Amino acid sequence: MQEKDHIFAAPIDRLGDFCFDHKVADVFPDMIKRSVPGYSNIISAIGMMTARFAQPHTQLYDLGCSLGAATQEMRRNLNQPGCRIVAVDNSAAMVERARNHLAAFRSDVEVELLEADICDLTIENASVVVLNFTLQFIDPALREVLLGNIYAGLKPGGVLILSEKFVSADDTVNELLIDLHHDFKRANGYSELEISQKRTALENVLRPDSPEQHKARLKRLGFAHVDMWFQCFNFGSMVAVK
Ligand SMILES: Nc1ncnc2c1ncn2[C@@H]1O[C@H](C[S@+](CC[C@H]([NH3+])C(=O)[O-])CC(=O)[O-])[C@@H](O)[C@H]1O
Ligand SMILES: O=C(O)C(=O)Cc1ccccc1
Repeated sequence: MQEKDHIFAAPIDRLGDFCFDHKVADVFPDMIKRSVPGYSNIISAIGMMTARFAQPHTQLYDLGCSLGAATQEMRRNLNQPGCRIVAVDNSAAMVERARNHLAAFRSDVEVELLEADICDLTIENASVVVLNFTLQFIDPALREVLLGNIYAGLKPGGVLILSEKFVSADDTVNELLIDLHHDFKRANGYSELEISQKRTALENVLRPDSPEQHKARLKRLGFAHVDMWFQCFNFGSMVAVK
């Protein structure tokens, strides 16, 4: 049964930083669907890009996999021999539930599910790497090194799909996009209190970059082709090909 997200519904006295504990893991499908505009379209497109970019006898990575939604879509669309998927998350609660979730589907594709920090991971022989709303939670000082490791582990022609919450470089547009995102949350049944408490809890934890910062960094690291392929309000997804 799918549980509904009420995590921030009642007033919280000492509101701490947002973390991916068992309470969040239990309601995660509902939380992400009601909080991230375009999430299900992005998951579908990850499957479509897997079909196009997977190379035979390579690895596909889902970094910050949560319950494995992107992993499942990659697995369903994989059409090359000798591939395996490496799905990684550093939340024990997420990995435990991802294991059950992925076991519910029948598939011939091998999935290695790891409880680990993606900053400590060696990426090798990769044709597809997915960072679906994960880089935004990584310490900004470590982002370039992580993306450099991904670039080094990708084969020529390999792809990175990078989905993120963005900050706009234009203050007025930035405010507009944040307001529109809050409208989206209201329309999905979140109260003012839920919206404001979660916003506070995320402040020190989710630090968004601008699309321009992302593009410049990916280009600097050597990616040959970089662009946004989807954006809705302050959420979107970029594609970077080696
Ligand atoms: N250093 C880290 N190492 C490993 N995992 C991490 C790290 N930091 C955060 N995470 C993990 O990154 C995930 C981010 S959620 C991804 C959704 C998923 N991709 C989806 O397609 O459904 C996005 C969101 O909640 O907005 C969480 O599961 C964290 O535990
Ligand atoms: O809810 C938000 O404001 C977000 O930015 C998206 C999100 C979704 C799930 C966990 C953390 C953040």
